[in-house]
Amino acid sequence: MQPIIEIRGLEKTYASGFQALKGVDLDIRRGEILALLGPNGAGKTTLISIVCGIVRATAGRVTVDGHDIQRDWRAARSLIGLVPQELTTEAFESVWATVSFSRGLFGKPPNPAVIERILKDLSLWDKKDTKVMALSGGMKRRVLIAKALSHEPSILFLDEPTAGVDVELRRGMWEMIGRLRDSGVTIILTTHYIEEAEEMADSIGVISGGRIVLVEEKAALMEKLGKRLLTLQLQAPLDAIPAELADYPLTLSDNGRELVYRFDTQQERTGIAGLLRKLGDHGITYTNLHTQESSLEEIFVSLVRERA
Ligand SMILES: Nc1ncnc2c1ncn2[C@@H]1O[C@H](COP(=O)(O)OP(=O)(O)OP(=O)(O)O)[C@@H](O)[C@H]1O
Repeated sequence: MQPIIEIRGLEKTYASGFQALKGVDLDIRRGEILALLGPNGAGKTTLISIVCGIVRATAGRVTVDGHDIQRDWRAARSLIGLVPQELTTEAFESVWATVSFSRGLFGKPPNPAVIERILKDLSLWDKKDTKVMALSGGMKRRVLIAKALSHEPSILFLDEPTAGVDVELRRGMWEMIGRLRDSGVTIILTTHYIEEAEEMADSIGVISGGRIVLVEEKAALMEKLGKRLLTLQLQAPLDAIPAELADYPLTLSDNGRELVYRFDTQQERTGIAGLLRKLGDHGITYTNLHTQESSLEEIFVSLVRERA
């Protein structure tokens, strides 16, 4: 199936001379949740802003469901909803008015039934007559999402949707975003919370220094780059790792009681059997052993560090 968004050779140099994007190629599949991860200043917001028509690219090409974002910007833009990072809303308007107005901006005829459904989905229905300024931060954020959905886009961009949102509300937002995806909306979100990407995303894109470092299905990424740790609780503490075991990537805990072996999940032969045999040969006995997989966070940190 043709990707819903195709990005080719995208570059952006700001007026200051700073090159924020250095040739980005990215395909976004229809109906998926793609999480864009990257350190501060990596270019996430710049990338989103270009696709949404807010910032102009210096070079490259973007199509949204086949529509070129420059030549055919109106059609491209009408397919997209954007939830920006900053909380900016018309404070003096009611929730109903501000969301209805957003729909009108896209030239769509009024449709109270659509607005009602969106507000109900976002648990804002009982606040429909409340002025936006009287809402809590979390509710204001949901109003922004309602505005972005008001013209029934098939693609939703969320720039750090849960920044500064408490843990409980964050869970609620994740569920809501999951429901949106189930209804067929393609979702691209940026986040600093790796846990958020781990929980929700179908694919993970990592951007660093204006370049896409990697895009991969989450499950494949965890499988491919994940490392496993085997921890052995030693019967008697060691002062140092014996020289005969120097070939193995082992670390010894400070108290000498834990020996940790790191291995790739990809490798067919993990070498564990050999290691355990060698330990036995050297009279090193253990009382317990367990394995543990690395989290997406560890994978991400090592990726960004590697390419820095
Ligand atoms: N209007 C601008 N003029 C000059 N430089 C800019 C402008 N906007 C962004 N930049 C620079 O471009 C780089 C990328 O910024 P961008 O906001 O895209 O990063 P980001 O990945 O979204 O970061 P964050 O996670 O902090 O939101 C940064 O170094 C930023 O300072």
